[in-house]
Amino acid sequence: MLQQVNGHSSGSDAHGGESLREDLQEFLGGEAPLHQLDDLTKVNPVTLETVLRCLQARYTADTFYTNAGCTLVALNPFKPIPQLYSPELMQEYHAAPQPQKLKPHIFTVGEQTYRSVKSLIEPVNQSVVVSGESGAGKTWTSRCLMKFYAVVAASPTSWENHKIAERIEQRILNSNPVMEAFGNACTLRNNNSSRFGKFIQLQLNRQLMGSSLLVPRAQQMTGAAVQTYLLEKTRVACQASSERNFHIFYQICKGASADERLQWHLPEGAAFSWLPNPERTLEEDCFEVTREAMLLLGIDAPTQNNIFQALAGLLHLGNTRFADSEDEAQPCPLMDGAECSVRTSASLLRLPEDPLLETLRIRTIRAGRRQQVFRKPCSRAECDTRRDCLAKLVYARLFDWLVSVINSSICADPDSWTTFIGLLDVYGFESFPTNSLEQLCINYANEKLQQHFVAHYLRAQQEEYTAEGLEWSTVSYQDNQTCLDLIEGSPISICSLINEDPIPPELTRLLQQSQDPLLKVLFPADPEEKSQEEPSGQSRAPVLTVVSKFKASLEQLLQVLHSTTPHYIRCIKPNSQGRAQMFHQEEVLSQLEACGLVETIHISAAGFPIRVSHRNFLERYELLRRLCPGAAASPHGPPPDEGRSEWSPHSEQATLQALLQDILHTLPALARAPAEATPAPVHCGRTKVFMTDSTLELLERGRAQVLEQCARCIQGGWRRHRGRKQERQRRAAVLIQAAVRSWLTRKHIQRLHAAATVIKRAWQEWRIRMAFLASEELDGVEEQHSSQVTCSPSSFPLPQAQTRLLGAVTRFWPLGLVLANAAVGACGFRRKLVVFACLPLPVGSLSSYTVQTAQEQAGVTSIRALPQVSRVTGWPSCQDGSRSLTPHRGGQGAEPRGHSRSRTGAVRRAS
Ligand SMILES: Nc1ncnc2c1ncn2[C@@H]1O[C@H](COP(=O)(O)OP(=O)(O)OP(=O)(O)O)[C@@H](O)[C@H]1O
Repeated sequence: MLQQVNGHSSGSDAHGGESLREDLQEFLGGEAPLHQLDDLTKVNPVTLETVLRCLQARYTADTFYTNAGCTLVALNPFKPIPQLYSPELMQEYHAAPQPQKLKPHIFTVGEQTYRSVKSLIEPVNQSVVVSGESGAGKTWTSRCLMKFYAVVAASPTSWENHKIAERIEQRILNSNPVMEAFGNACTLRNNNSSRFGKFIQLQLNRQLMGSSLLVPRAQQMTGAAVQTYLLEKTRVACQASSERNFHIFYQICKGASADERLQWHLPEGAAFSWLPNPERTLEEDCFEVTREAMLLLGIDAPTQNNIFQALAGLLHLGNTRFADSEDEAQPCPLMDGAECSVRTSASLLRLPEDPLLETLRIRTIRAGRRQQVFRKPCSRAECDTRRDCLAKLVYARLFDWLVSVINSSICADPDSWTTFIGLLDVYGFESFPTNSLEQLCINYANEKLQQHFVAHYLRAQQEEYTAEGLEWSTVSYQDNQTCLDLIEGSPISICSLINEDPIPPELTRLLQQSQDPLLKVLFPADPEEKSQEEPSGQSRAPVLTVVSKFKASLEQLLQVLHSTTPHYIRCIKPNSQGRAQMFHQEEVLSQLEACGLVETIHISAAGFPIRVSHRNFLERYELLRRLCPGAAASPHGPPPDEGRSEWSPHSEQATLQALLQDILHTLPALARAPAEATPAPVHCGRTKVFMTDSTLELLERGRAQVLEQCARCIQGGWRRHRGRKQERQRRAAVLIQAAVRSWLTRKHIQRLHAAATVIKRAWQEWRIRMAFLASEELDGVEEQHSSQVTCSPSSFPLPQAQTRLLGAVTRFWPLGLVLANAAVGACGFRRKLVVFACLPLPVGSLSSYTVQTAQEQAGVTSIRALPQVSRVTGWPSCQDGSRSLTPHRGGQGAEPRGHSRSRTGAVRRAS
């Protein structure tokens, strides 16, 4: 059976969810299917209850993402759903023409930020603020978004660039396991709770895909930078019951090899007071994954070894226990077995043992004008605090150093990127039975972010509507400014009243004495620091407390957020047990109230999320006036230009309004469905046009339509121009060809004429000569004949054929000679036929003649057609052979060189 997950079908079995779904439908009593509402602004009426029921219906239907106006609500499924985050789905959202039309998803937010950063002519940095309480799914969401950007922001330009981008993306993804190992811990609310806040800046470059501005730009991830906020370092030395220390401590204790255990003094099964609940094994206890990721980030094996050795030193330091001192003037003694721990710790941290003990147990006080030094033994509680402080100091510096190493590995050259997408993942609201300063800071950060949301979205939007003259009934919302004033206000606030016990300077000095290469890097001997810590006169530098540092970093973060276009993802935790298919209404309700979701939906539902200045609106949509036949030619003219002095503010405003109205009047024409033809929610304010997503979509559709028409028009014009040009070229070519051909023909004909003239002349000469020769020969024959007739007329009667042959020979034999000797033409029997045709011989007597041509006689051009009188006519053969009818051999006999006459009238010529 097909199952729907977040509206996406999956092939898995859906039996589990089926009964719950039926229950819910029964409960809803035939109301509209709430789980089908992708946007909470469509819930009617928008109340906490209806919103809650809609979210519950969707959760039961395995639909975990829902739009709430400008915010995406993400319900934690608490179960793995691989198909919901598959690369194929990422590509689907990336390739969609309108991703907001697809099912709500974090990929929609990812794609929208990616497109906004990419497509605008003036790049605007984007930020995604992921908020929610601990365990709601913020880190998961940020991680998925990073993977999404890694997939979609791969460079298509070249193979090399692609490889570089892939390497950087891999490093960015590799930073997650390292930061989670050192910065996450198992808490009551979340097995993998981030104990620090982070803002990841994904740096993108901008590459034009073509020379034209219209060609989409490629946006390639060139690097990233991580900014962390307030690591909960207290956890190093103090963990609530049922909670754990940072994952990395468990990883080294469980994953170290035998050699490493020996080197780090971590025997199997050793108990450490700072390592509670070691028997609990989590999937986060994966030492190898952390090591691998560190290696890929450039932290080599010896450095890693150094880090883990220092961490082991901290664990041994935690086992250093002090007893109460009987004499206040004496330092607190160590408890049994603690000496060994101190020694091991000192050796692992490569600190001198005695100064370590002394620093932990004796406070140095400087007082008086001369800064006299007093040494005062600490109480047992103070000793514990100093020990914890030392560990926290080392761990916090180590964490900061790791972040700086990660940054140096993934951060791009400032010149190589132009825009960024920021991902903010900060710890959610926390309230424990006993809260420390860190909980105050965490909740302070959340209040600050909520205030940013209120300021950016709720207040600013409503104030803008009023200023722009829109008819708007103000929605009341919960403004947390008073809460913030209480924490950070001046002159009196919680921050100003907290006088936190700053880090004792002797601890830092002690750590500066370490011979450990890592600690030397973490605690360099800084003369400036020294002079600050030991001021000689009155001018003391203001002491930087944890709260003041945190406040400053928060201010900086908010400045960055203000300079970007923010997008909000609210993660909601459906139950505190972390179980799938369980929706606790009470718990969800309190989260919805805390983030002011209902107010957000109210404003989003009634408001105009899209605001565009008049000028930008005109620049982008003025072409839509082409769709209105009358408007394009209206007298409003072009939009006002700042440089033109003749425009008065009034006329400019009037013209602008008229132009805007022209454009807005095209909207009904753009609607495809009748439902779209209803008046579009759009309003012209004093300086901006306000509209909804659907109106923007209509306008964009119209713009695309007009651009397409323009493109077609340009294409048509270009094709016509090209056709005309090709036709001209074709005609020119034909003309040239005709001229050349006629010239060649003329030449050829001239040559033929010349040749014909030559032939004609030669032929005439030759004919005359032959006629002369023939007449001579015939004269001779006639003489013979008359003499033969005279001798024996009865014995040799001259047959009719003979008479015809003689006539033919006389008239046509020259032609026969020419044809038979032609270089090309008839040969063999056909040649004979030609000769016979030229010498019209009797057809029935072909075999009575022998035709001999020059080709048959080397070197002689002649033809002989000798009547075989003896066989055909019964003439007696001549005795001397001079009248023989057998073929004549060229060169035979005693004929003279050159022309000679034969007795048959044929001519032969020596070649
Ligand atoms: N989309 C999700 N799909 C599946 N499981 C999820 C999803 N989101 C969160 N989870 C589960 O919820 C747990 C808590 O999520 P996550 O660590 O992201 O919470 P968080 O809000 O970052 O908490 P914290 O503020 O304590 O760091 C995760 O370990 C994971 O098991």
